[in-house]
Amino acid sequence: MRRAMRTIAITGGIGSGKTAVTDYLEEKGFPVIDTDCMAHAMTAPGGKAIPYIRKYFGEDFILPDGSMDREAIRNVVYHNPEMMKVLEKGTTEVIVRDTKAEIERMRTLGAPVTFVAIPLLFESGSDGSEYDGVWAVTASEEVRVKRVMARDGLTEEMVRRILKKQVSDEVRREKASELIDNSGTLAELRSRVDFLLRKNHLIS
Ligand SMILES: CC(C)(COP(=O)(O)OP(=O)(O)OC[C@H]1O[C@@H](n2cnc3c(N)ncnc32)[C@H](O)[C@@H]1O)[C@@H](O)C(=O)NCCC(=O)NCCS
Ligand SMILES: Nc1ncnc2c1ncn2[C@@H]1O[C@H](COP(=O)(O)OP(=O)(O)OP(=O)(O)O)[C@@H](O)[C@H]1O
Repeated sequence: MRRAMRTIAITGGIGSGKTAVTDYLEEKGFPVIDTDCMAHAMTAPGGKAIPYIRKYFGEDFILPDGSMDREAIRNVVYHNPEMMKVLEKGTTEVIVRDTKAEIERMRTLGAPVTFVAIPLLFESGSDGSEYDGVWAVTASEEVRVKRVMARDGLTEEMVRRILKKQVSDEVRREKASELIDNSGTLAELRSRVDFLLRKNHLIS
């Protein structure tokens, strides 16, 4: 008899290292559904959220190449909670639906486990119980702010504004089934992931 597919969510705050974890899992051959990628794809040129952005935000929020102007949107939604709700209605809700469909597709393909990267799992009101496990990536705010400023060229003020919209690592620690501390080196991060894969009998 074929065993049921397990689903493991990977969550964590901005700049915690979710992508570093999922890149490593993919390198090891595990399937990963990345909701951040979905969010970026749907707001890229020709993306399925573009008509919605055009309708509810206006032409000024679309770049000449047809993609969503992320900087312009960021400057609105992180200052205006109502507009954040409007954005989320046209993006996050679609992502939640598409993620469910993608999980079902992996199930029919017979995958033993599928990892699902969901930055805003706990923020979206879920307690994670729809997944067989939730692995939360953590690192101090200071470390995360520095990493995101270096990666994206955002100001410290903007990174802290984004951080304030997310749950704290205390909440993640309480709700997750496993923690992946990423305050150290990438080698240390990988060895923690290996440990969890072994613990969950996903590698020998
Ligand atoms: C607000 C937007 C335009 C900012 O774009 P930007 O390029 O600056 O950031 P990016 O998408 O790469 O995300 C960076 C970090 O911000 C976090 N973040 C994204 N949206 C939110 C939000 N609504 N509240 C808090 N944090 C958020 C992400 O978790 C990530 O850690 C963009 O994040 C967006 O379209 N958000 C709404 C849809 C979405 O991404 N939902 C995620 C579903 S899991
Ligand atoms: N252990 C580490 N040591 C040094 N740099 C790291 C480490 N882990 C991640 N980074 C770097 O920090 C930045 C943030 O990491 P990453 O993109 O994996 O985080 P994320 O959680 O996916 O971020 P976001 O939520 O913003 O999408 C990246 O530039 C990454 O290369």
